[in-house]
Amino acid sequence: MSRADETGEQTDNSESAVEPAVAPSSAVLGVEGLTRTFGEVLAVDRVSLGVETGELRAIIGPNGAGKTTLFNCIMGTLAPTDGSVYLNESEITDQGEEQRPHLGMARSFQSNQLFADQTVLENIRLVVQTAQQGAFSMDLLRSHYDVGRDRAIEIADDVGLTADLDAEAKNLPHGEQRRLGIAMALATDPDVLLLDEPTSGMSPAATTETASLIEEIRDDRGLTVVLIEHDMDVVLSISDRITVLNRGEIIATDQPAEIQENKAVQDAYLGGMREEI
Ligand SMILES: Nc1ncnc2c1ncn2[C@@H]1O[C@H](COP(=O)(O)OP(=O)(O)OP(=O)(O)O)[C@@H](O)[C@H]1O
Repeated sequence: MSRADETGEQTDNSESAVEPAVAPSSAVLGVEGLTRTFGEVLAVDRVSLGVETGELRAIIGPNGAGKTTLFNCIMGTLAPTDGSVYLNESEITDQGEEQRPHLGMARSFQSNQLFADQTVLENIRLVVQTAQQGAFSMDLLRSHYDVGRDRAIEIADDVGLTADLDAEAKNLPHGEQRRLGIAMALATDPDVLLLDEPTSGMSPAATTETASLIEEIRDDRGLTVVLIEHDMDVVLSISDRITVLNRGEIIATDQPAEIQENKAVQDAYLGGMREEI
């Protein structure tokens, strides 16, 4: 199948939603005609998008719009029913989820994926070591404590966890556990970082801190970040572009100010609110 045509990204046909032309070579992550069904349910419907190197892209949409399903198909957690995923211009659709970190794609580790009884430093170090050695083995937990240690300390510093290096993961507050999850994703040295609701369950202060952290990570590393996020203040403040899904389809991809003004987006959210009432 051909490489995703970035100018063909699905957008609302009206008003401001037309995405500027992007040279295909500048897209680090490409999705082309991606569809996923669950029985009769069409969760993601022919979605195409191209995320540029260094871009911070948010994917938003009302409940049930297909965000998580799209994310899971990009990350390889779910196989698409149809369509393709490209990373650095190579098709990776058929590569398993466990392969993606080696190819340059990482997803933030969830709380239940942390090594609860290990320290912050050890959690990050284990991922650094695994990334360097190619595979996880229980031996990692028993020996080689110095492998990747310096790199892990640097990453902990990048995400503001230096003071917690010796704390056991299970004893960290929720916000710090999410940071540790981001740190562990960074430990694979990705080109593209996927974040699934990075501020969910956080206090307003922790939400603001996490939003700043995501921006800093992008700025410092030139990393490409794709996130699903429900907090609109976060989305509007940190995104370069926002892709809006509704009923499995992209209805707009544009810069934050234009998305706020977009009639199709307003209608999609109002429709969702009406259904909730
Ligand atoms: N494993 C599954 N089996 C059956 N249907 C599913 C499954 N996962 C998702 N769906 C359906 O696919 C559609 C899209 O769901 P998805 O979770 O991707 O949406 P979302 O935008 O992430 O929603 P939310 O914001 O509520 O998390 C919904 O109709 C959902 O019920």
